[in-house]
Amino acid sequence: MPGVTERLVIAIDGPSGSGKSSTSRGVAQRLGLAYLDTGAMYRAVTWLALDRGLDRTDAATVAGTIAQARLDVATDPAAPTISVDGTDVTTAIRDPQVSQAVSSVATNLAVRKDLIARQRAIIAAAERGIVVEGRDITTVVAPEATVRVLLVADPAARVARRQAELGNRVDHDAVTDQVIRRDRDDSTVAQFTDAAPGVTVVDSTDLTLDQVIDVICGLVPQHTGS
Ligand SMILES: Nc1ncnc2c1ncn2[C@@H]1O[C@H](COP(=O)(O)OP(=O)(O)O)[C@@H](O)[C@H]1O
Ligand SMILES: Nc1ccn([C@H]2C[C@H](O)[C@@H](COP(=O)(O)OP(=O)(O)O)O2)c(=O)n1
Repeated sequence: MPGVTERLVIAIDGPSGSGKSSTSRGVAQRLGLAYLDTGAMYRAVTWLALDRGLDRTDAATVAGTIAQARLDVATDPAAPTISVDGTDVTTAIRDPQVSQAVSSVATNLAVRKDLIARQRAIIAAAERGIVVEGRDITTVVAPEATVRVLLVADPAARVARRQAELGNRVDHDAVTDQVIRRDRDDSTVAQFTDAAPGVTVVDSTDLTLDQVIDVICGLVPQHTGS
């Protein structure tokens, strides 16, 4: 296809807590690539819907409001940030209220269409290549990516990792909801429970973060690992 360059695009999908964000940042830093957390984009527009007090069952109003919003996404893996209409929401999007509400916005198909177009524009602008993580990157956003990975881990490991990350701020039931219920809701609009043809499954349950980064870097054609 004309215009396609040799830029390296690495697509990583997987359920909550499988290690997508930490692994993707590590791979991007090691290979000198940009990094895009598409989940942060869904979280940022959810933050906007909550901030505006929108009725999230009113899909058209939610999508219309989000379509008008400016999203600025910094793709430096050492300092990924995201702003909505000039407000830096990098920290706010990790609040439990956003985690609890995000699936209701991410399952809005008009919102998905909008964000997928923005994600493709960010990928196209990444001159040195990019690592992109989410739920539908290997299948919908960038199925042509050079490396396509489905990162998985046992549910118990994923809940334990998230609990360790959130500490006592969030009780075990809420963490389980954030991981297991959210995956169930999210999987109604994105297929990330089984690998699509050509997608490599990497199971991080018994691997350290460095080991997972090694495995994914090893999938890059002609990469020496150094
Ligand atoms: N291979 C691994 N082994 C142990 N803990 C991990 C591993 N990968 C990631 N983690 C930890 O698990 C938690 C969730 O990881 P994260 O990258 O946010 O997952 P995701 O983006 O898939 O939800 C983080 O605290 C992270 O440090
Ligand atoms: N490409 C994507 C990325 C995320 N989402 C949805 C699914 C998740 O519930 C939210 C937030 O994603 P995020 O990757 O931050 O989720 P984690 O908390 O890391 O598990 O967005 C999506 O539907 N499609």
